[in-house]
Amino acid sequence: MVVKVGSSSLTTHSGMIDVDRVDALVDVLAARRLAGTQLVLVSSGAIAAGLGPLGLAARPRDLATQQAAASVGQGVLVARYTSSFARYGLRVGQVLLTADDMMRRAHHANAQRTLARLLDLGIVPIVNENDTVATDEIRFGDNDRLAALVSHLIRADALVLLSDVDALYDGPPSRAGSRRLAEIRGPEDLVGVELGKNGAAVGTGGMVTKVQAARIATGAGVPVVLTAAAHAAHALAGEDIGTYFHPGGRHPGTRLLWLAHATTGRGLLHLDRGAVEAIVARRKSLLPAGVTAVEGEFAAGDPVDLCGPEGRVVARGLVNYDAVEIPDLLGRSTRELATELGPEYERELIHRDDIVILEAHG
Ligand SMILES: Nc1ncnc2c1ncn2[C@@H]1O[C@H](COP(=O)(O)OP(=O)(O)O)[C@@H](O)[C@H]1O
Ligand SMILES: N[C@@H](CCC(=O)OP(=O)(O)O)C(=O)O
Repeated sequence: MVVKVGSSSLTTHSGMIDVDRVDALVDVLAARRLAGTQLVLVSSGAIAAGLGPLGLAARPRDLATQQAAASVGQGVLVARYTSSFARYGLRVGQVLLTADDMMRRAHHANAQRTLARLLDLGIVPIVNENDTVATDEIRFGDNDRLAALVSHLIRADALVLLSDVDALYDGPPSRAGSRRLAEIRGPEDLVGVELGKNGAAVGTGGMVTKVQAARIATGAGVPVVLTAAAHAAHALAGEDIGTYFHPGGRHPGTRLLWLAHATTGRGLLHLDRGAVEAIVARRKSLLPAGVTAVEGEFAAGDPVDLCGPEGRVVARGLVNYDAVEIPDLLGRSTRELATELGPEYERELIHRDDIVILEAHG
């Protein structure tokens, strides 16, 4: 089971760890762990917990100070979890992930293997975004989505999102008359629901990112429960509390889930009509022969958008070449390139396994 807890449920208004609430959450998680459930905790709160020690009154706006606060706060946070779980004889392991780790095949496999090994060893992995190295474009931006990707990565049976609100409501919870939504079966149940920003000062995504996370997880076959951290015991016991998002049946690869939902292209490749057809309808790899132009500065391994002759983005993929190499390859067959430039130029521009079709745009 993956449990994600937000900053507002762990820290005080003055930017300190709220020891009582951390301990109360750990009481629930430890009981469940000791009863035999393997748990991964995705915990926010590094930036919020760094504010007090750095003498900052509010969440800083600039990225560098946010990263500095995260660096200070992450240590404080994990130290607290370590001693809190130790009350039950349980150990924790810190796992910091970036978007790149979810996209690049080797990192993705490493993260998967490390989490599996930690669970085998009886450790409770505590995951957060690696805030100190993540920059604007590569930030997960929100741990709700990170938790959804992790829940698919470890093939979790459930994802529990704990926040400072007890459920998803059809409008702002502070507005009189807003109703709790007990169940979400699909996108049709979200029509007309007002998804607002967060009420607290320390959280980041509000309900928007939680609903996105629920869509990613349920799309990968993982059911999601959203409720307040104070109701964690009931949620983990499977009681009818908060909002339950029913799982769908599909199990797409995690790397591609990430590529589709939580990253942006660093460049753009213009495809001719035949290449669009090959990619979208026949799910083929992209070869240089079908590309007419390249835009942007990117390196091999980066995500790039693919657009058709009308300029509409139809897919996104992880490109195998640097942007500067591509103009010389355009419109030419791989065999011709291999003969002229060497066998390493026979590789496709983007392998079919690294392409995701963007249904929303296509
Ligand atoms: N339709 C809605 N239903 C429930 N909560 C909502 C809704 N719209 C906005 N919110 C706000 O979202 C907040 C939770 O988001 P956030 O602060 O980012 O949480 P966390 O820090 O737990 O990740 C709640 O405090 C609530 O005020
Ligand atoms: N990595 C950031 C988490 C940012 C985030 O997603 O926060 P939240 O909306 O409280 O879950 C931190 O630890 O401060």
